[in-house]
Amino acid sequence: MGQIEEANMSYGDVLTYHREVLVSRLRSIQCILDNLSACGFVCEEDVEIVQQTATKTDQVRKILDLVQCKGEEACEYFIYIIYKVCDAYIDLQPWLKEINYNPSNDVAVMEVVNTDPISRYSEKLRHEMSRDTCFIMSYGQREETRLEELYTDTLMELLNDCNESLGFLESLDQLLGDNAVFNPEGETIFVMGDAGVGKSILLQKLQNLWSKKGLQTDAIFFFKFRCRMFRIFKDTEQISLRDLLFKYNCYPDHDPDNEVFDYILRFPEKVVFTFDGYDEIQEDLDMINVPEVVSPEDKTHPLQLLISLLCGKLLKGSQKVLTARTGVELQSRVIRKKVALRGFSPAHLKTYINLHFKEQEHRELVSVQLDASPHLCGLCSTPLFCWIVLKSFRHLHTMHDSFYLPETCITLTDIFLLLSEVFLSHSASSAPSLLKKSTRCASETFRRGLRPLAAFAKLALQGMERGSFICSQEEITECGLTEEDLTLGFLRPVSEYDTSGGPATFEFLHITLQSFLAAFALVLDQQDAANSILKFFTECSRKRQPSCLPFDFCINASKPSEKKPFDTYEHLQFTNLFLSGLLSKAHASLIEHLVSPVFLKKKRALLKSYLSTSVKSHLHGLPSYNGEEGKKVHVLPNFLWMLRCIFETGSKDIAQMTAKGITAGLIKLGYCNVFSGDCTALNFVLQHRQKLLGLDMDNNNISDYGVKQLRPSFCKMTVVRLCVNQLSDSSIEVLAEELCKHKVVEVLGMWGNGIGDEGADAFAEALRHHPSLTNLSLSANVITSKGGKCLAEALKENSVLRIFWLVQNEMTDDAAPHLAELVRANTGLSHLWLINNQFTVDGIKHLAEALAHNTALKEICVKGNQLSEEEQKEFVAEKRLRFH
Ligand SMILES: Nc1ncnc2c1ncn2[C@@H]1O[C@H](COP(=O)(O)OP(=O)(O)OP(=O)(O)O)[C@@H](O)[C@H]1O
Repeated sequence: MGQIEEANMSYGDVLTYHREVLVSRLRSIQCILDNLSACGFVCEEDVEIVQQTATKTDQVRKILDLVQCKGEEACEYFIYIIYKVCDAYIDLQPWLKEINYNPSNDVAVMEVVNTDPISRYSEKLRHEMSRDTCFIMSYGQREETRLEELYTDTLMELLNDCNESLGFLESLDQLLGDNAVFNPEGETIFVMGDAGVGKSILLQKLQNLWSKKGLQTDAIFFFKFRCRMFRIFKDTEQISLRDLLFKYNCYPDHDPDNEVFDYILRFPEKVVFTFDGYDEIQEDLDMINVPEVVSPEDKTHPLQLLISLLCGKLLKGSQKVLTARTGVELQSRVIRKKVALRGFSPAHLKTYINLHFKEQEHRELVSVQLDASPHLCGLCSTPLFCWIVLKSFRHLHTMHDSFYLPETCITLTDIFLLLSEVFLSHSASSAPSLLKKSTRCASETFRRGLRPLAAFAKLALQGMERGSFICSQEEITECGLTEEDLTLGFLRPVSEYDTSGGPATFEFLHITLQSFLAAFALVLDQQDAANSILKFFTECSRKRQPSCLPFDFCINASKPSEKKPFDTYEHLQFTNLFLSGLLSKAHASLIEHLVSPVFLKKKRALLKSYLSTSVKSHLHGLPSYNGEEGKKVHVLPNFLWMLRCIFETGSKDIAQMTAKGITAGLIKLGYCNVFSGDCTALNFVLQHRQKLLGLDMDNNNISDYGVKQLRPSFCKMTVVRLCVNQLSDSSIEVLAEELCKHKVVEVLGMWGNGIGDEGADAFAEALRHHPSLTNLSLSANVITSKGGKCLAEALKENSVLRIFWLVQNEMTDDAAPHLAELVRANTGLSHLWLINNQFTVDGIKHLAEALAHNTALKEICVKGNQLSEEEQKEFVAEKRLRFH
């Protein structure tokens, strides 16, 4: 027996023949009854008889008897229901295939209504998810922006378990797919990124796509959680998996037999989970004792449920996406694949600006202002900062006659001051005249808004001190905030933590805003001793100083209790950063309107002295080691925070002292999570450096904007290592110009960027007669034969270069004669690396011949090109041509 048509069986016979399969596999009886009765195949009495039958299997037997009595049409319709409502009858889908079922024309016109609890629940989830995710957070609950009107893709880099790049995701759709999975046993897709880079929005977009059936997945359930929620449970509180899913997402209606939960347990692969903000609970997780196995029926602490889900001890096979701040680590064995969010590329930024501003005039104005400031562009590559800058621009430009974005050296403090100014200008007392644009006076806006500002600041600081990001209505009132204040925009309500319909809870619009306001509170405070401004600095420095060597990621990952290569106290670090900014001289004229200048001076002096001392001791305590390029130090991530604070203070004295304090000839900032905005801070310090210095910033995210920011410092750099930093040709053009001007660089590492032929061309000219560059790496870029030819021709005339890496580019045999010419002519070159290009035996012949004329060249490595073992043998005589 097999195919219905071939066997020419009646549908009645099919049901008889397969009765056993049907009886054992058919669930969701109600949906069958609903449809049979809607089409008149069974009557009310029949339905009652079925429902009164004791067991499920007997109920199915009864239904089969009934439809078989009603004739062929009823029997086919019965099968058709199973065919149409495939989610509910998932167990019978293979059977339909086995009997090769195809609906006849007669039955295909009949309606089937899906009343199955599983499908209904899925629909309900989609409906609620769509409602919850269609808006993006905005100012003061006044204006709402639709997600689809503003969402812009960001750079999503795939990483392996040692955080090496595996390329980029082309679209969000691929996030759940199988590409770049480095650990098939792992259960969790780990998405990481800096504050405000768009992790939550990425999840929101994913959820929104799923709700509209726009995501390529056959998952029919999607549960979203914010990790922050798990902190509201008391230590002793215990809940079941069922409650976690249903109470904290949505409840299945009309499911008397618990079919939905049973289905989830049976088909976990049909479920997607998202957990946002793992960094916020990592501390709590470290403290709990994870049991080996958790049963889905048992009640336990919600954090244990979370861990069991992430590890696959519960609902193994379900898809989980977990987000966290960069540097927060998860055990490698749990991770299936890893994605690092890198923010907006220049093209994304352009798209985002266009989405933000409907008016061409605004688009152009903003673009011109951004183009003039690579530093601001660098900051705007972080979507949160970009959003604030553009929103503030729109608001302030509309309100005031002449508002332009600050041109030079805008700091993060400036950005958050702008946001606060916009919020405070919403308050009734400072409402502008509708008819006339007013002249902007920020200090006046802050002075008028001081009461609510101070109250929000107090609330933020209290939260920071408690380590809490949620505030209750009670705490809000205690800080003196009114209903009207809440509409200003600093806070937004959160609903998901409360299942009992109790009074609303709130959170700050973004955690960085809470950090900013907490810093404001420290500045405004005139009660406590002045040195209380340093409390978070002290707290951060108490944390263990971690290392940022790449290997630690892998090693630490297997030791959960020590798995923090970066601290998870970023919100405190941000508070310190904003404190430095608010106490800077640049903001004195504004802040002096709000707090006594005497106090301010005292606090500023304290901060300056603290920063000076800690920079000195940090630099002094760094382990140094001697390498080929002289004495090196590998600074710690905390150094980056110091640099950021120094830049915010704008203090030349501290910058000078820091520059002097770097005694090593080379500093390594590899894997330190440096982003483009940080390059301005680094440059601020390096400007004061008299001596030459090597800088190794491999494996960060500085992008072209960062290179532009570092431009003034290249004249002092002997080593420039910017491997794996999202650089394109425009960075190379900057570097090439600097190389021509200053002849000091000896080592240049640009491995793993997006450098193409234009970049290679620009570089070639700069290198033609360069007197000091001895080691150049352009490996793992996108240079084709055209670029290879330019480089080869120019380097013929360079007698200083010793080692040249062009591994893993896109060169073919077309480049070979030119490279051969280089080999022939340049007797200074000792190593040429051409691994993993596309040379064939013809190209390699050119190189082999040329080698015969250059006895000084030690080797050319051509492994991984397109030669068979047989073809390689042809070159066995030339020992310096290496294939292995
Ligand atoms: N892809 C995007 N398209 C448009 N706007 C975005 C995007 N990503 C982020 N934003 C803007 O930046 C804001 C902050 O983003 P989000 O909250 O997702 O950052 P995050 O990475 O989760 O930060 P944190 O780690 O601090 O929680 C968003 O509210 C939104 O305004």
